Amino acid sequence: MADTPYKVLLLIASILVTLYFLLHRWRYNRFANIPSPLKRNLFVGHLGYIAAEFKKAGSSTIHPDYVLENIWRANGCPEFMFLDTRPANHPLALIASHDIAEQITKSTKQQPYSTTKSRTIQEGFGRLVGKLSLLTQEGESWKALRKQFNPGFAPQHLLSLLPVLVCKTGIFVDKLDALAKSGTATELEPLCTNVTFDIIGEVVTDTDCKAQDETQSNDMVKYFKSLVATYAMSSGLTFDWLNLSLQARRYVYGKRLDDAVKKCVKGKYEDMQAGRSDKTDRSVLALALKDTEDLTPLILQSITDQVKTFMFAGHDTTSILLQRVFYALSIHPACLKKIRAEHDAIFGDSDPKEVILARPDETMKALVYTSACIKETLRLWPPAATARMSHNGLKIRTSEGEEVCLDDCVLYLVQHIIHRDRKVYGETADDFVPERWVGDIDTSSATVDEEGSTTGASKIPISSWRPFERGPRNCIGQELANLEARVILACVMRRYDFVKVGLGEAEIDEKDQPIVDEKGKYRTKSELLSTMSITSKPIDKTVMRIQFHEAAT
Ligand code: HEM
Repeated sequence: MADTPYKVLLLIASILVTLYFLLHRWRYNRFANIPSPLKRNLFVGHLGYIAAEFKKAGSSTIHPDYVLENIWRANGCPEFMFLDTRPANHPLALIASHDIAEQITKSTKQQPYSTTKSRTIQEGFGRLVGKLSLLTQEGESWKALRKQFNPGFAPQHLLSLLPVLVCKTGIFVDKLDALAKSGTATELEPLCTNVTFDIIGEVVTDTDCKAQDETQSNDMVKYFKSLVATYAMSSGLTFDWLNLSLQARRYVYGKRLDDAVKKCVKGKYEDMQAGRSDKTDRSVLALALKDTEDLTPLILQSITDQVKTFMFAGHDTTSILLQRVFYALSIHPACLKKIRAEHDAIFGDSDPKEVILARPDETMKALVYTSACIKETLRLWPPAATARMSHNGLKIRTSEGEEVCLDDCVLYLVQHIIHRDRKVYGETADDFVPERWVGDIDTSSATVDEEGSTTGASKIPISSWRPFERGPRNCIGQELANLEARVILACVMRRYDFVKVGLGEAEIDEKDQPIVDEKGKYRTKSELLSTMSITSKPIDKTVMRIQFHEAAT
């Protein structure tokens, strides 16, 4: 009996030693092959460095890209960097070189459809896009889906959508007119999100979602907005899965969204079965339902997930692009002058909407400087990114010829860093210089050299500009986004002056004029940083005052 306490102590000690041994192995052995300049803590890995950087930045709402960039810089800007973010998340390999990014996204013998997507996409915003989403499907089932939807994004078909784009832009312009008359500063985000939602609603479901008329907008718009709002400030590095109330809200809004989209899918299916729909309809929904005899629960769910994916991917990112380009042009007076001169030359005194409808192809091609502004905006403020994860021995090769296996890590291709690489973009890497793209405004991945060599007048390696990502899993909607942005800029830039208010506002001199710095940019009181809400969004929703441009009135 006297031995019992010792036995208990011995048992506790051996349990503790075993636990320590297991923890040690879990933390230090599994990814020991990947070099890392940072010391790992047994319990929290590298999370301490990340927390410290957020603290230094003085804000928990800034996009984690800024924090990762600071850690990466402090450690000598390596081509890739390992961060052990367990137990908050899967370990992370931060990819900072365009060359390594290309190795991950290109098609190989082993992975013909490129490296598989990271499971963090489904864990992160699976409720928004659904489990069967094109965004996360793999192998032959992904290929079949992509093939099904490609006709909806063919260049000639996209041009046939111009009347819809022009009509929705007309409503957007009416809204901006009202704001210009009122003189009140406003968040541009809802306006840009509503116009891009209206456009994608037509492209995907061939119906008017009325997102720009808040009193009449349909249930899909309402529930998308409620659900997206629950992702504000979810950085992917936080413990969201422990927040039960957040998870409950996501479940409820996710279910309502799913029901609203299913209703829309069933309506279209009935129309098609009854021969009430247009045979030339190439909306995403019509393409998905083509040849569907029996709308089984599984087929209904799959189509619902594709509709949700296209609706979300197709409006959120383009809205960010618009906000960023309006802001960039508002603080770069020389670029604003050039884009207006281009619009003067193309449209003269005519209404751009009429010219676009009368000569669609020719007008879109003529908007060269406008396209360069779009391309430069996407370089400096890429709205989206990709995260991959390999499980079958993927090895990356560094510029020094070293091969490293990155299996089971989230491979995060940090466009924010890749797009500002000084070796590629030189001294002006952080500056807004659309001129670097004139002569090479192509944003289509279909026409680019797979080896990532230089093309066009810019002589910039093709793989160094990847806002739509590259390889087989690149963005299917990139040309639609580009078309939307061109139409909207053509209708808006000569009509208004956008003036930033609050974050990122220009400094004013004693004569009430913005102060111009040595690079020709307005000096600003602060930087308009981004936050993470699934995608990378301006932190203040882009508060601006809109004024009629004098020359236009
Ligand atoms: C500025 C606008 C846009 C940006 C920056 C953007 C960015 C991206 C990126 C980076 C990916 C790759 C994601 C990954 O590899 O995980 C992607 C995929 C995708 N995008 Fe976009 N996108 C934009 C507009 C659009 C539009 C307008 C649509 C809808 C028509 C769309 C639909 C999709 C879809 C369905 C995928 C998945 C493709 C696949 O896996 O086959 N995107 N996008």
